[in-house]
Amino acid sequence: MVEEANFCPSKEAIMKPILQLPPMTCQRVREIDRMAMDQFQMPGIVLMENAGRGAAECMDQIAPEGSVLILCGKGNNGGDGFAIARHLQLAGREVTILAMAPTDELQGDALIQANITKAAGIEIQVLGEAPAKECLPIADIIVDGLLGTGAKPPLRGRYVDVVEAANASSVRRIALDIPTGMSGDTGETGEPTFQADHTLTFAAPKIGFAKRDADRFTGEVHVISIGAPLALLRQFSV
Ligand SMILES: NC(=O)C1=CN([C@@H]2O[C@H](COP(=O)(O)OP(=O)(O)OC[C@H]3O[C@@H](n4cnc5c(N)ncnc54)[C@H](O)[C@@H]3O)[C@@H](O)[C@H]2O)[C@@H](O)CC1
Ligand SMILES: [K+]
Repeated sequence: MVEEANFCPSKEAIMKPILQLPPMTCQRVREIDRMAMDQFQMPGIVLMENAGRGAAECMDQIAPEGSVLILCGKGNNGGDGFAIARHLQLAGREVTILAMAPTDELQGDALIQANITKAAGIEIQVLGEAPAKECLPIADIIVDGLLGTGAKPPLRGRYVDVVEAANASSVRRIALDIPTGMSGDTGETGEPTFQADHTLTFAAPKIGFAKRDADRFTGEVHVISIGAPLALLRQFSV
C-alpha cells in the first residue's frame, strides 16, 4: 500500500531527496517532468538518466544477485529500461534486453538511450513473430519497462502476450514506474497486468497504488528520484 512506499532503502550509496512527494496522478507527475525541462532547463534525457541510474542502484539493493531480463516498450518507460541495463552492466550484472520495437521505430529520449546502450555493447533483441512465451529469454529477474504514465489500459497488441509470458515465469519481477496493465490513477488492473514483487516508481507514488488490492500487482513500492531540483519539489509537495 502507498503508506508503505518509501525511498529505496539503501546502504550508504544512494542519495535521497530530503523532501518526499505525496501520491499523485500520472498527469501531475508528468507536470514535474515538464517543469523540470521548461523552467529548470533540465533536458529530458538527464531526468531519464537519473531515473535509470537510481532504479539500477535500488535494484542492486533489493535484488543483488542473478541475471536480469529487461523488457522495453516503445516509449520512455522503455527508455528507462535501456538506461538501467547500462548501469547494471557497469555493476557487473548479466543483462539481456528484449524490445517491443526495433530501435529505428523509437523516438526522443528512448531512442538516445537505446543508441547509447548499443554503443555500450549491450545487444537489444527485438520481439519477433513467435509467441512471447516461446521466446522470452531466460533470466532470474524480469524488469517491466513496457509502459508507464503514457499508457491507457487495457493493454493492446503484443503487450498482452509479453505480460502474460512474464507473469507465467516463476522469477522475481520488478516494474518500472507502474506495473504494465495497471492505471496509475485508479489502481484498476486489466487482464493481464504485470505482477510485480517490487515497483520502482519515479518522482512520486501514483495515487492508484493506494487503492484496494493494487499492492497485489505493485508489490513493495520504492520511490526513485529523477533529480528534480528542491525548488521544484517544494511546488509539488502540498
Ligand atoms: N523525461 C521524461 O519524460 C521522463 C519519463 N520517464 C518515463 O517515461 C514514462 C512515460 O513515457 P511515455 O510518455 O513515452 O509513455 P509510455 O512509455 O508509458 O508509453 C507510451 C507508449 O505506449 C503506447 N500505449 C499507450 N497505451 C497503450 C495500451 N493500452 N496498450 C499498448 N500500448 C499502449 C503508446 O502507443 C506509446 O508507444 C514514465 O512512466 C517514466 O517511466 C522517466 O524516465 C522520467 C523522465
Ligand atoms: K512499467
